[in-house]
Amino acid sequence: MILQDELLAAISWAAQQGWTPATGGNFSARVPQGYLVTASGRDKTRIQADDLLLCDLEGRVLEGSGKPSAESDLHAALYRMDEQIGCVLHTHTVASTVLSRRFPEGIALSGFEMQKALQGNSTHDATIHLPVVPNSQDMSELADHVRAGWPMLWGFLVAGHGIYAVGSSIAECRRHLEAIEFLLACVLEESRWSK
Ligand SMILES: CSCCC(=O)C(=O)COP(=O)(O)O
Ligand SMILES: [Zn+2]
Repeated sequence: MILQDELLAAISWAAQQGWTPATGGNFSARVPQGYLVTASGRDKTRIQADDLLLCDLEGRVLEGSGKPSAESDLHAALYRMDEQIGCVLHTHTVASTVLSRRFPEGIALSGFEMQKALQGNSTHDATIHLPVVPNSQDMSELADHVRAGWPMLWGFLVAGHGIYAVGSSIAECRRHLEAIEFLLACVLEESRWSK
């Protein structure tokens, strides 16, 4: 599958999960000239090729119409931060929004078999840390918070906002996004046990 189609398929998949309410979320993949990113304000359940813009690694639009995502500069910063990152998928889910507000210092995950879906993990019998960075409308401020917690191999949460998953390929990034969302849903469900 060509990369643009693979990115569009990933966006449609995320939207079908209900992870992009009210046009929330933005999505990108690295290409030789920079990265392809979703235009701002688009309904991700109806995403099409002309909803993608080509930007250079400074976030400047090279091709496409409309405005790039309001969070495009964060995608650019992530691609500049780590040349291994090939894809960035950002969603707004209930579990990530609620838990990132509840645990602004980050979320510890341990004992879940699903941890093995996150690159570099081969056992449930370990504690891994999912970082949470404070929300900001200033993408360079957000990027500074992310940089301070680097390396983030699979992604991070933005407080009260959502998940940013990263991966070396679109397929790996999809797996990371799905695993993070699953793990957060488990943590949210478990938090009801003590009530
Ligand atoms: C509608 S949710 C608020 C904006 C946001 O956080 C988001 O992910 C979508 O912004 P975009 O400019 O990429 O449409
Ligand atoms: Zn967002």
